[in-house]
Amino acid sequence: MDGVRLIARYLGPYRRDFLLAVLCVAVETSLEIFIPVLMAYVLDEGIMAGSLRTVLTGGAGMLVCALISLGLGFLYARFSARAAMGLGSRLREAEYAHLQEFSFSNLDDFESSSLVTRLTTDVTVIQNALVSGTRPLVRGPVILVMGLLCAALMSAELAVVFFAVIPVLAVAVFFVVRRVGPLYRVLQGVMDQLNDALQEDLAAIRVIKAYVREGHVAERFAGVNGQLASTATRTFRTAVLNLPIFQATMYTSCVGIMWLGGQMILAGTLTVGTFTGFMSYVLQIVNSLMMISNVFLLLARAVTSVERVGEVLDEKPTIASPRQAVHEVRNGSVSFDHVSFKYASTAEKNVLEDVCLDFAAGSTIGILGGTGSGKSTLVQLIARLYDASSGTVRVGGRDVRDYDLAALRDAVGVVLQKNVLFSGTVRENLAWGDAAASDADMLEACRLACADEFLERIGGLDGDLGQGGAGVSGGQRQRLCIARALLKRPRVLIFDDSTSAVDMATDATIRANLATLKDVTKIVIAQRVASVMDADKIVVLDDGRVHAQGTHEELLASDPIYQEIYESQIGSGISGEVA
Ligand SMILES: Nc1ncnc2c1ncn2[C@@H]1O[C@H](COP(=O)(O)OP(=O)(O)OP(=O)(O)O)[C@@H](O)[C@H]1O
Repeated sequence: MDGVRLIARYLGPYRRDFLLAVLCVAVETSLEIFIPVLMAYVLDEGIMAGSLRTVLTGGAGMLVCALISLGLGFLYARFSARAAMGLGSRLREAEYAHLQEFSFSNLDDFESSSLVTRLTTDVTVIQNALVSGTRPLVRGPVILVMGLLCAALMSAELAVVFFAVIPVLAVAVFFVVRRVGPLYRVLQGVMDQLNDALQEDLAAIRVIKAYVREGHVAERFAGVNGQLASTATRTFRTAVLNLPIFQATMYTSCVGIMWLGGQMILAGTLTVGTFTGFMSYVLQIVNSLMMISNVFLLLARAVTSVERVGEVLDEKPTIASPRQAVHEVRNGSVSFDHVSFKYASTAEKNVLEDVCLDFAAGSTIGILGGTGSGKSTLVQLIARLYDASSGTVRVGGRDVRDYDLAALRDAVGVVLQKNVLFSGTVRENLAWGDAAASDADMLEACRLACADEFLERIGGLDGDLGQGGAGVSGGQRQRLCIARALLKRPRVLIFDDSTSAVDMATDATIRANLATLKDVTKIVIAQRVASVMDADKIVVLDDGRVHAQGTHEELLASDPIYQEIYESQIGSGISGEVA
């Protein structure tokens, strides 16, 4: 029922086309039903009675019915195609728009490959069901009811055969559909896995080649592909079972009716014309039953897809702007007040535990800690990419949950660990930071991020970055991402290991340039102590807790973890990574 409501809702302006399509089929079908009546009339009153006039008028009537049916068939194709394609487009648009509202934790709930299938294959299944299903869905029941009615009017005794056969068919269809419905869900799930493997392999094609792992990934792909083939075979093997069941039933009822009809003609209780007309109904009724069963199978698959699309559309964004949102972030101060966090509510252990921190506006903060200590998680709470599980994160003295999301994220620039550039020119990519930025603004941001050094080499602001920014090196990509974040002119700038691929000298220049942005709070996650040594405050995280905080000198004097990191990197003269 929810599925029907969803389809009705997203048909929107195409509801009219859909209803017209239904009307066309209903009228077309009724005319077809009327043709055997005319046929019986032509045979009995025309041919048998030797009246040419009756043959001609009856024949003309049949021709008119057939021509109108043909016209309605064309109109149906037009209306149903428009409704189905419109529905598909609106569903994809709605899913896509809703996806943009997803928070990081919503995205954690869905595999991206599954989202791709839900936006493409599932929508296509629904479209196909509408185009190919509406006609038989309307025709089947109309032909069945009217055919049974006309057949019973022609000969009640002969029609009895149907009343014996229909319940048998209904039970058979019920069992086939009940078995096949869940199989379709499994099938779509395996389709997700295939997409997943394909996407990952294509995204990592360079790594695969570098590690000469083509054989390994081909084997993995073959495994998923084989699973898809076997699941599809199992599903469709069950689905086609209804065909032999129907044929057996159809031929049995035909034989029964011929035997009964023959007896009645011999006994003089039935005319040949009536019997011929009746046989047309037999074929129509059996065809209608076949149509209905096929529609059930088609719908069983479409229902699965509607449910999967519905799951995306019904997913509540876990993070949204409050009603009376604050639009202005007063300054770049950041504080964590007894903040704890875990990614899944069911997880046993918190990723961040009772974190209390205060960063003054305009200060430079360094964050150090071992792999998995919670550094990225901590900074993601500032831009509300995730919400704290308990405690309060404040920016500019206000709870981040009070702000309008767009205003908060404009004020908090994050250069994520996994930097992403898009296909297009440098200018188009930088415009993500500020769509209204002038060339001079962009060049200044590039200068601060030390991206000016290579800008000319890649064709200046008009240089094309290639697909997904593949045309620049790792270090160049990081610098362009920093320039992009700078263009937002945020109050808080977060660098999550954003200069890891940049050489030490350039890293130092970028830091010196950023230090000139006096009213911007700079939070730098780094693996290199050298990158944070000059910070106003350095926070050392250990297993999700604040282990220590202070200036370089304070920590070097008092904190064993900091001393160890410093010793391993600077003391020994190596610029290695945090253990
Ligand atoms: N999306 C996620 N879902 C579930 N767990 C996650 C997710 N992201 C990170 N974690 C877990 O949270 C913990 C902290 O991860 P986080 O990325 O914050 O560490 P980090 O200190 O930034 O590490 P690194 O220096 O390697 O980047 C890790 O144990 C990690 O496995």
